[in-house]
Amino acid sequence: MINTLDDLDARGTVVGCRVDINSPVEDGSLLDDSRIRAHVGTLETLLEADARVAVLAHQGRPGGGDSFSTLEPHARRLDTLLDAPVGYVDETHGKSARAAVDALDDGECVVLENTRFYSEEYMTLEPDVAASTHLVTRLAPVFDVYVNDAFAASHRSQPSLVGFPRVLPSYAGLVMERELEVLDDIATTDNPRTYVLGGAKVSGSIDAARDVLARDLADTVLTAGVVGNVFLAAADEDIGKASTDFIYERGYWDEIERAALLLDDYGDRIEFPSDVAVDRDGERVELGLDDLPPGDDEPAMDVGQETLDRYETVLDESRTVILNGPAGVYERDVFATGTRTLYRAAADVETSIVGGGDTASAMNALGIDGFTHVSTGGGAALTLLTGDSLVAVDAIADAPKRSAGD
Ligand SMILES: Nc1ncnc2c1ncn2[C@@H]1O[C@H](COP(=O)(O)OP(=O)(O)O)[C@@H](O)[C@H]1O
Ligand SMILES: O=C(OP(=O)(O)O)[C@H](O)COP(=O)(O)O
Repeated sequence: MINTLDDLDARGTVVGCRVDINSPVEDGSLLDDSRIRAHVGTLETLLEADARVAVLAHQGRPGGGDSFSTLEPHARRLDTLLDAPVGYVDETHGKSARAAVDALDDGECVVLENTRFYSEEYMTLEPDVAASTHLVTRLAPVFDVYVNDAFAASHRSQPSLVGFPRVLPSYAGLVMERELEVLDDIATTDNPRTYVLGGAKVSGSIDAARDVLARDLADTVLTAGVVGNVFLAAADEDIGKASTDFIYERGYWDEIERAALLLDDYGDRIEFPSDVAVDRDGERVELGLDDLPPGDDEPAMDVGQETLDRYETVLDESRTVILNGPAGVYERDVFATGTRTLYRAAADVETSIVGGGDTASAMNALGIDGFTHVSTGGGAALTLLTGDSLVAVDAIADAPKRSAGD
């Protein structure tokens, strides 16, 4: 059992509230605000209880291009979504950040700068070490309690997620509470159970696939997106120079070998694309396996129709589907076909659980709904659905309790 907001008397309390508002960003603009809206309930609950709230969050990954950016647009967006005034400070734990927290009145909120602008936050650290980072040692003294609502990042053992609970009374926010409630029950859903693994986080998807196959949680794993391309390469198909370079540039080269080992062990339960849609001078051109490789500058940006027909048949027969990641570059209309088709088929399954930042953006962009549960987290949901616990949730459970006089 972990403490939740029901256990917190927040009036006049300075709350460090970790949220996950990591969103698609291009040229400094937010492309989707669903993750920001997801935390409105938790923040409103705290602010209406007259807490003083300092919001902590990350955005993107170092080296991750446009998406590794400031939280200023997020703060502006939050200001329009919340009744209370929302400030922003362009530091995370420096003097001006701490002064901004100290200056809060009851019922006011400030967004601190992207936690990953500081290298410590992008390391995987044991909770005790995380508690000794600059972020935690500087901010913990200005917080009274810590609330973690960042379910989508709760598989990361990073300072803002596991460090504060070593030193502060800690609580799960409403998003965290709801996600744990729904996802903890997955092993009890009906078979056949299908996992659809798309998107670009290849390493996490391969880990998840191995786990769910080994534990018989998955009857079938359908692969798509970059994950599907890696499995195609693992099956010795020549996906062409452009897609191969992409995998190499992302640092996923070793994943081809890991995918091949997975195919050796569980090939009868893993499906990979039998055709792909490549970008030929901006046009969608579908190529079967016999037509591979594509031209040197023709990346595989989506799965093809034959693959979609096969995958739809599997989904039609499934009673539970767990889906993470788009099937292709859904941001471009011509390559959104795979994502649209698979998401629609998944939404028709008796129990459908989907998760991931881009997955939610794709659903919104393509106007698809009707899922049993839309998780705010991709990797976190997959971690939980493999039966593993989440480090940041374990940290809340182990946190010191607040004494009556505090
Ligand atoms: N074939 C592909 N080639 C390049 N990028 C792809 C391909 N398929 C999907 N993507 C990209 O994957 C990204 C989403 O992946 P990911 O972050 O893993 O999803 P989520 O956030 O839902 O977990 C999107 O930006 C999408 O354009
Ligand atoms: O977007 C996120 O994960 P997700 O895409 O797996 O849902 C979270 O914000 C965690 O980000 P990270 O995977 O860079 O640690």
